[in-house]
Amino acid sequence: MEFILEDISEAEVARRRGVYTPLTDTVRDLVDAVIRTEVSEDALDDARRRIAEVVADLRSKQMDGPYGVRHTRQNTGMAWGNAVIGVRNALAPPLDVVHVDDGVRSDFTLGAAYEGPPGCVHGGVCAMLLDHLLGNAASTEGPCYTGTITIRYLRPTRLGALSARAWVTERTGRKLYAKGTISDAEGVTCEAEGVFIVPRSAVDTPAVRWSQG
Ligand SMILES: CCCCCCCCCCCCCCCC(=O)SCCNC(=O)CCNC(=O)[C@H](O)C(C)(C)COP(=O)(O)OP(=O)(O)OC[C@H]1O[C@@H](n2cnc3c(N)ncnc32)[C@H](O)[C@@H]1OP(=O)(O)O
Repeated sequence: MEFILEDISEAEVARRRGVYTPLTDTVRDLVDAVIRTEVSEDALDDARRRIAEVVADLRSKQMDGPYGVRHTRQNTGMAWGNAVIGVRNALAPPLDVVHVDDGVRSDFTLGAAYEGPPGCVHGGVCAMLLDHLLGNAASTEGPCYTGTITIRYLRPTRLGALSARAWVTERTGRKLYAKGTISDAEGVTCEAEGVFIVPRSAVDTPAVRWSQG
């Protein structure tokens, strides 16, 4: 597992983000539209044909494997394929992670694509978002990996506007303990705690401002 250096300026990162974000947003909109559309079956077939043409265009030139986790010389993270924050990943909500005094936080909206129980967020999605946020809070001095995470679902998390936060509670050598929550307007819906480990092999990897993903 290697992090990839993208030898480009911060201005170029911003320019590329500006190019990909609208494309990814449109694909995300497509996913929501496919879930919720009620058009005729003929219209569906026509849509499928046109989407397949676009897919073929995009595949006419593409990288061999996944995007990878890239960073610039200034250590700005470009985890653009990431399942939670990826600028090029329409499956990511995406979370915009902000560093605050005691850790990280994020405000986001989850729509139809994240449904589990009726009208509510899939528990695995809550776990994924919390895993990322706790890991991000723990990664201030270098990348760390989830060792163990536990989620407690206090009540259903309704689809819609949500916020989440995470913070480190303790550090012992390469192990960082973190906690976090997801909340709706009425308060906390689920909480997590976990241990995140700076792997032996990554001790020398520079800290990257992952939240800029
Ligand atoms: C991160 C990459 C994506 C980046 C994306 C970009 C965005 C970046 C934002 C950052 C946010 C990331 C947030 C997402 C984070 C994931 O999703 S990471 C993916 C899920 N996790 C994994 O795949 C980890 C797989 N496991 C491993 O690679 C290795 O087992 C580990 C966890 C790195 C540990 O390996 P190691 O460095 O050889 O550790 P080792 O020396 O055996 O043990 C060190 C200590 O940790 C303890 N420990 C070891 N394993 C565990 C465990 N599973 N549970 C509890 N304790 C453990 C040991 O008991 C030991 O404790 P002490 O004896 O010192 O008290």
